[in-house]
Amino acid sequence: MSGRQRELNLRFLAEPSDVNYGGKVHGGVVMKWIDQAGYAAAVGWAGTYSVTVAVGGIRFVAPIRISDMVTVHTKLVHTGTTSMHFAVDVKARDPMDGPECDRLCTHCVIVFVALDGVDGKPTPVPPWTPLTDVDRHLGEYALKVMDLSKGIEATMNELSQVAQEV
Ligand SMILES: CC(=O)SCCNC(=O)CCNC(=O)[C@H](O)C(C)(C)COP(=O)(O)OP(=O)(O)OC[C@H]1O[C@@H](n2cnc3c(N)ncnc32)[C@H](O)[C@@H]1OP(=O)(O)O
Repeated sequence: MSGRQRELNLRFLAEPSDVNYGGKVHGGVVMKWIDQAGYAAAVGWAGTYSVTVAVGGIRFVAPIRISDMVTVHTKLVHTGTTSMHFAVDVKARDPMDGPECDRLCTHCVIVFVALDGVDGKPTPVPPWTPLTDVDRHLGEYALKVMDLSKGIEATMNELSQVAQEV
């Protein structure tokens, strides 16, 4: 049973255990939060277990401080046959301040594939149909980001083949 919802917010406080050597939240921790929020959004949309297949266009725009209130916002921007593409924004602010003080800290596109079981095969997802120009633009952006990372993957494969031949 799908709890179909296009947008999702995961909100929590950055903890001291999330800190890096410079006193800010680790990039890897931010990526874990993105994966967790993406997972909740994907299984909610698909109604089945889903796995991360790719992350693209990740940009760490501003640091997150310990004790900041963090919001990981996911928005479904494209569905393929079995894939779901989400635009993700991570924002943070001092919890004593209002929402207008939220700073954009990280953004990316993350893609999940729905499976027909935990060790299963890719399975179709309910389609998302863009209704506005902004939605269409977001979907095209997500596909462009993924095409770029697939291009990098193909180049890396070619290079490793060349390296094996020499
Ligand atoms: C819950 C978690 O966080 S899981 C932890 C991390 N993730 C994992 O362990 C997943 C490991 N990967 C896998 O198991 C496999 O690669 C799978 C199941 C995701 C996909 O298997 P594949 O054999 O590639 O399946 P297939 O070729 O049918 O592709 C499935 C979908 O993935 C999409 N896909 C595949 N590679 C990419 C890529 N590099 N970028 C974006 N989408 C991709 C395909 O376009 C397809 O989407 P569509 O059906 O909407 O057209």
